[in-house]
Amino acid sequence: MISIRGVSKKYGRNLVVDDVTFAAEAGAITYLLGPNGAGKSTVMRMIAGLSRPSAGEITVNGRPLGEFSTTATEIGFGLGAFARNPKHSAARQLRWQARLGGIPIRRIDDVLTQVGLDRVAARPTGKFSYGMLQRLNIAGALLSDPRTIVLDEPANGLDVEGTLWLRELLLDLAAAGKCVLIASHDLTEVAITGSQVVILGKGKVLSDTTNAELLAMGSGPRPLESAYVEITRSSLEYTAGTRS
Ligand SMILES: Nc1ncnc2c1ncn2[C@@H]1O[C@H](COP(=O)(O)OP(=O)(O)OP(=O)(O)O)[C@@H](O)[C@H]1O
Repeated sequence: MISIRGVSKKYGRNLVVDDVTFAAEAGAITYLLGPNGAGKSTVMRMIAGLSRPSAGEITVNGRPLGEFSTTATEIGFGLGAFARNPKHSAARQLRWQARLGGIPIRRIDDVLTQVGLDRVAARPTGKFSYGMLQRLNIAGALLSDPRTIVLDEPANGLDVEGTLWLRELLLDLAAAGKCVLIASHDLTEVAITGSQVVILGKGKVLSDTTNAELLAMGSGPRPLESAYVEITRSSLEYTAGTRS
């Protein structure tokens, strides 16, 4: 379980996360939604220990983040689909990650097979498509077989088969009792796999409901979208317009 209590983050004088409180429970898929710039990635980065909260506390399975010497075996992070070194193979990128996190090297073949990259394990990641890098990103998150999995927009770039695979994977992880937290813009995936939905806007929690409650708030042929649009309407930072 991830618990975030009263967490704020300031960059200079800019308060980008403002007194955020929510929990992601074990055995559930919690989605973190919100418009561009709402603070989702900043919250994810603080959970990963890549950035320190200016205020508040984050605990994972009851322990404050600061107590972990490494979170690698406790939480699996997939915070970005990128080639760490484009000359290195997928297997080498995961070996580096395993070594850094004290994770057994034998897990690498398992996760490469799990994400469907076993046949291209030796290929330089610089030659990977975006979807292949996304699969590698997810492989990294699964590497330690952690109780808690945190993913930033994991469905981006996946092909149709990959999207269906990811859905099954996430549902299986939750069914196995894992805590899954996902930042996303993809309401279709939220509708299919989400249990709890937290919506941020301008750094604040605008809504924290179950998927079913959010659906019930909406109307028309696309109730989830309509509920989301209503909740975030006054918190949009970037809206497309026309020049007069
Ligand atoms: N390192 C940084 N220094 C200064 N400001 C930052 C930094 N990182 C993020 N921000 C600002 O924090 C705010 C929240 O950004 P964040 O990336 O968390 O939003 P997001 O909800 O993930 O957006 P998106 O949906 O576009 O990915 C933005 O205004 C952004 O400009």
